[in-house]
Amino acid sequence: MFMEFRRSSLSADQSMPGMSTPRHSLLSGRFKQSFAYLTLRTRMPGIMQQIISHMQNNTPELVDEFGEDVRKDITSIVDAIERLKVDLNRDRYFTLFHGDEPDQAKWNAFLSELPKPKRSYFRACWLHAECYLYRRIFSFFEHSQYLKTYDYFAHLKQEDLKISVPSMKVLATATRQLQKDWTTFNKLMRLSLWSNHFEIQMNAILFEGPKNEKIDVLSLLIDLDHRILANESMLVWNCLIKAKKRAQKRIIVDYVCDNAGFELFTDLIFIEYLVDTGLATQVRMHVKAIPWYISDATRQDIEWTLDFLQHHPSDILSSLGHKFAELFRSKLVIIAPQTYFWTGPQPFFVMVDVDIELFKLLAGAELAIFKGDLNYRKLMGDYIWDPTEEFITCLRGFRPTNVCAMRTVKCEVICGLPEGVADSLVLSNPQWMTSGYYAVIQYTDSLRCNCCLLDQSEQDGIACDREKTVSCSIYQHSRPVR
Ligand SMILES: O=P(O)(O)OC[C@H]1O[C@](O)(CO)[C@@H](O)[C@@H]1O
Repeated sequence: MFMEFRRSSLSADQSMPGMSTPRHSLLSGRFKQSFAYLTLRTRMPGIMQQIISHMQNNTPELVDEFGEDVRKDITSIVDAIERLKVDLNRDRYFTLFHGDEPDQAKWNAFLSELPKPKRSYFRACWLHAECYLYRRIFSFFEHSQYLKTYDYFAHLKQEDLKISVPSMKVLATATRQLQKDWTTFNKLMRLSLWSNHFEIQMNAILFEGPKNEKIDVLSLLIDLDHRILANESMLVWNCLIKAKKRAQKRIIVDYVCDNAGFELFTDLIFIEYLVDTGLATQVRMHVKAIPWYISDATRQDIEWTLDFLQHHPSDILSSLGHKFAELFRSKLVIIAPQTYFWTGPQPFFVMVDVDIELFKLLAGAELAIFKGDLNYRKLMGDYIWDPTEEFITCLRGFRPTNVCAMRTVKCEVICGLPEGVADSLVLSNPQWMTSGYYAVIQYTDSLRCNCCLLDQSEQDGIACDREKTVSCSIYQHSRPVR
């Protein structure tokens, strides 16, 4: 049990070496030359201040909606966020959750097991500190009377979609009646990849150039290929095509979403293509259960996006909105069952222990696509691998199904690069890992159950069911048996 609001024994600035994160370490605010330090020192306090300002500026609207009493909620939320800023600034210890958060038991078990030297904001693994902050902020709302489900980031996500209308019209036009072939698949994958360039607002700019809607806007994305440092998109295509060739009845793709707004729109276009072409018989979209990392998509964001598109005055956007809505109605696309694992602090290689139901769900899919930088950090364990280390190794056995990661590079975690690439990028552009300028698309096959690892002749008579994949997966197993 932690002492609430106690300061860790040394102040943040005394305890941190002025260095970048050494190889083979967890990312952490301990390292002053890291993006983790910058985030905890300046970005997170800025985000918290933005929430405070948003609540204060929107008080009249909230009073209109909930009545005068909501002012008490706003005051106590603002006070709590102010206190959290101080705790962060002073590098205090994380504290247990005491409300009725649905994921409270799991969070508290996790926090209780952290060794004391890794339990304060700047000494902890960055992933733990950052997730804890986002989770703590939402708990202030959960404890309120009127704002229990209020999404204080919704206006940013909605604004991002609204300012992207010109780009969305161009893309909606360019993505009708597409061929089912590798070239088209690859273009749509790139579209979804580059929409992850930055969370809020900037990505749309890329597509606003062409005034003539007949221009093949998707081909413009090929110009960015030199920025994809590892590109295994062909393996992703092969994985789905092979399933199709086997005449598999169910080809499920789990799509672990990242941001709402324009990124979600491009994801929906890619997903529409997957189901329209039969490359997937169903896509399950995984979204966050609570407001997360500013722009991460929630169920409400998907619903709002469909509604926004369906009621848009532009014919092309409204008919696309109706098309998307039909995909959901017919269950070709669904929102996956809610889980708090995606808003937990854990890396994915512990999913099998922490959320076996989710692991089993993924094991029933043909492919899981993980979008964005945060998912990538969780796939990699927020760890500085050797940049040439194989993707499959860094997953540490997390291969419930065939796994694809697509992200623009926004933090110092990376793997799977050819020899020498990282070294020369450091020289040419020291900020290369945090700019979002570069990207990776990486893939590895699932870890099959033991019976699948046997020779063909030995497999006779053994029923290979997918459930078995779970019970026999060796999740710490870091090298594949192909
Ligand atoms: O939306 P994405 O791609 O997950 O990016 C969010 C990530 O980027 C950062 O802002 C920088 O790495 C982190 O805070 C976070 O992990």
